[in-house]
Amino acid sequence: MTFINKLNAAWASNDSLLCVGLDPDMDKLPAQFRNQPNGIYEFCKEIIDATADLACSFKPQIAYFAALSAERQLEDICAYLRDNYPHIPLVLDAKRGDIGATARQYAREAYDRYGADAVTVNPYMGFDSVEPYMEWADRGVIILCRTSNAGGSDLQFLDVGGKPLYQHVAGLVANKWNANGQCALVVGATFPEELAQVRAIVGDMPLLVPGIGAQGGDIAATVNAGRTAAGTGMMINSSRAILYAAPQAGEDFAAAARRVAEETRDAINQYRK
Ligand SMILES: O=C(O)c1cc(=O)[nH]c(=O)n1[C@@H]1O[C@H](COP(=O)(O)O)[C@@H](O)[C@H]1O
Repeated sequence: MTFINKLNAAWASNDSLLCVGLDPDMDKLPAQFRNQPNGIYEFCKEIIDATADLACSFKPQIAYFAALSAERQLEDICAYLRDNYPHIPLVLDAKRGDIGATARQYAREAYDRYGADAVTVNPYMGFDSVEPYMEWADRGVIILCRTSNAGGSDLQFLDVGGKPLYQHVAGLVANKWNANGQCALVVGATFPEELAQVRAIVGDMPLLVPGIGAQGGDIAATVNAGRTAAGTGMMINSSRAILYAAPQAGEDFAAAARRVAEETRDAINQYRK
């Protein structure tokens, strides 16, 4: 099954556009996992089990693992997801951006080593930095377009022939690079007007939309701007707000994560139709 088909199925089966981001920051983990040999894996496993029926995708961010030489735990988390929740797309957030033969190694890492269904890629070096990923025709290539951070405007808003660069990227991907139908774009929830512009350019192409939760993006504005006619089309990511949700009386961290994930999924669903 292709990434896009799997994503379509997960949107429907879990009635969810919520992507649960796995950004395990050692300083923020509950005490029982901190500085334990397999602590990152155990923490993520509990988060996954607590939220899997609420999510349309999981998105581990590779830097949180690589910085601590914890790639082995990332491998194990990816294997756990594939074995136990094979119907939920696994997006590796790596934002790779190299070219040609080197990009091919990054593609091997994402798709073969970690078994990801899709990977985030930076298009700054052009098509030959994206093309190598397309050799894996059943996987997704999620290209940065209008990122959620304020500094994204430094380049993405530059005027290129009468339109901002992010719109040029959206058109390029939709009209030229996406010949095999395996591309998606990253557009931040912090910029709903730009999200609407991108949706108008790319038709039903899936969008990875980070920026709700800890970054403060407005859910109603995000869904209204980015949904397709079918009421889908987005993986709306939240990481810290779910991973480090403050437990209420009687809850542990996983129950708190589930509560916030469910509230977020339901808040998103309110605006889908
Ligand atoms: O590609 C991404 O996932 C991404 C793109 C973007 O424009 N903004 C953005 O925040 N992200 C990632 O999405 C996650 C957001 O985390 P929270 O702000 O904790 O919800 C982090 O892993 C970021 O690296």
